[in-house]
Amino acid sequence: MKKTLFDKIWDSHVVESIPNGPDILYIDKHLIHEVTSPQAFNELKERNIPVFRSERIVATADHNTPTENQHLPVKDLLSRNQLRELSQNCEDNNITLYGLGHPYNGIVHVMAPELGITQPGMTIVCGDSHTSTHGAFGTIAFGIGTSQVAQVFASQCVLVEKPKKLRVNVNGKLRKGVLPKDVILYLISKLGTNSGTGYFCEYAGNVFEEMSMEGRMTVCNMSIEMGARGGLIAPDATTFEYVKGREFAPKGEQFEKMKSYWETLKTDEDAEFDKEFSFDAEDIEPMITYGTNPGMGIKISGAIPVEAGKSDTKALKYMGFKPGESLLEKPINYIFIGSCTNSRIEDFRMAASYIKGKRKADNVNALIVPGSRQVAEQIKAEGLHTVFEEAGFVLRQPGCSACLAMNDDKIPEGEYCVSTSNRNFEGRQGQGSRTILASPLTAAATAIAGKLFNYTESLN
Ligand SMILES: CC(C)[C@H](C(=O)O)[C@@H](O)C(=O)O
Ligand code: SF4
Repeated sequence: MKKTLFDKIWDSHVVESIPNGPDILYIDKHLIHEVTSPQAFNELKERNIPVFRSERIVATADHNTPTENQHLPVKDLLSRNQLRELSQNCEDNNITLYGLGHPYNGIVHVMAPELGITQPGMTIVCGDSHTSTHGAFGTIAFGIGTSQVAQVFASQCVLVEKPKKLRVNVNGKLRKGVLPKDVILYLISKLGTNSGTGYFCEYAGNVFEEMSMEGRMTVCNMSIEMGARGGLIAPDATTFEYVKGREFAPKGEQFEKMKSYWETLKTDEDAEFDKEFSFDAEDIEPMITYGTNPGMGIKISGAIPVEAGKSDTKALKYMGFKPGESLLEKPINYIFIGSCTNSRIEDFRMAASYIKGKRKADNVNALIVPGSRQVAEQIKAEGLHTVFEEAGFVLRQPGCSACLAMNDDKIPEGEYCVSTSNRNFEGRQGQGSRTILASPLTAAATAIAGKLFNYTESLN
C-alpha cells in the first residue's frame, strides 16, 4: 500500500495496536521543561515508578526564566522554585538538563534542533503544544498533556489514537519580502483555527522545499494554531545539511547510514490523504493579525473584514479595532522579536538587515530575545548586537520572554505589540495586552516607523 511520510514514521514506531482503539507509540525523544514536568515527576514518585529511559529525555528551562541577569539568583520566588524543582527532578532521575546559564540552554523548540537532538524519522514529544516545530525535520512531533508526560517517563511510549492525514500544498514563487511566517499566517487565515483538528499535516510544494530549516520550523511551529496535532515536511538535502555536524547528530559512517534511511522518508506518489488543500504562493503577502486568535489574519495592506460574526465583535472590541479598518499607520508602542516561532539566527539576520543604519521611533519599546544561548552567541559573533543597540533595540538573554506572561517580560494593559510569536489570545503577553502577530521584518519595520508599516513598498 502507498504510504505517506506520516504513515512511514508512525508505523515504524507502533509497539502495539489496540483493535479499534489507540496505538502504543514508541517515543525516540522526550523533551521536558519546568512548567509541565513537575506534576508528572510527582505522579511517578507517588506510584513508586522509576523513569524508564532517562537517556531519551532532555530538559531545559525556558518559560519562567528571566531574560536579564541570568547569572544572578532568579528574583521571582515561584519561578525560582519551579526551576529548582526541575533541577532536582533531573538530578534524581539522571536526566540531562541544560538549565539557566548553560551554553546549550534555550527555548525547548530552538535548542533541541540546533543541538542535533531533533533528527528526521523520529517520534518526539514534549509537554508543550509547539512541539510541532520539530516536524520541520520530517519527524512526528507533538505536544502531550502532563499525564502523558508521566506515561512516557514510565514506559517511553504513549497511548495515542492515530490522527487523520492532511496535506497543505503551496506552489509557485513567493513575492519579494514574504517570509515563512507570512506563509503560515496566510494559511491559518484561510483555513481557520479548526481545520486541522484531528489531523497531522504534511506541508508540500516547492515553497517549503525551497525554505531554510529555520523557515520550516516557523511553519511547523504554528500547525497547532490551525488545530492540527502537528505538522511535518519531508526531509531533504537542506535538512541533512542542517543536521550534519551538530553536537548530538550521528557522525561519520553512522550519519551516512542514517541519511540513506532518511532519504526514504517521503510520501509515496498516489498515497492518500483524508483532506488536502492547495494554495498559490503568488497570493501571499506580508501578514498581520487583527483579532484574538491566529486565524484572524489579513495582509498588512488589507482591511479588517466587514462581515464580523459575534466572536469577531468581541475580539475587535478587545483589540480596539473596527470592521473595515486598515491597520497601516496604526501607532504601535511595543515590538517583540522572539519566541519559538521566530527567534533563530535567520530571524535576527533578517531583522538586522532592515534595521541597519536606522533608528527606532521614539514611542517604541523594541525587545529582541534570542531563542537560545547559541543564537545569542551567534548574534554577537556576527555583530548583529551592534546593529540592534545602535538602533535603540533592547537585546536580552534567551527564553520564552514576552511570548507569554509567565516571566517578567510583559506588555502593559491596552498596549499593542507587534510580535513574532504564535498566539494573540486575550492577555497572552500580559493582562489587557493586545498582540498583533507578524514576521520579524514587519516587527522591525514597525519599530522603525513607530506604526504598522508595509516595508514591501520600499523593496525594489
Ligand atoms: C506552558 C506550555 C504548556 C504552553 C504550551 O503548551 O504551549 C506554552 O508553551 C504556550 O506556548 O502556551
Ligand atoms: S516561546 Fe512561547 S510558544 Fe514557544 S514554548 Fe515558549 S511560551 Fe510556548
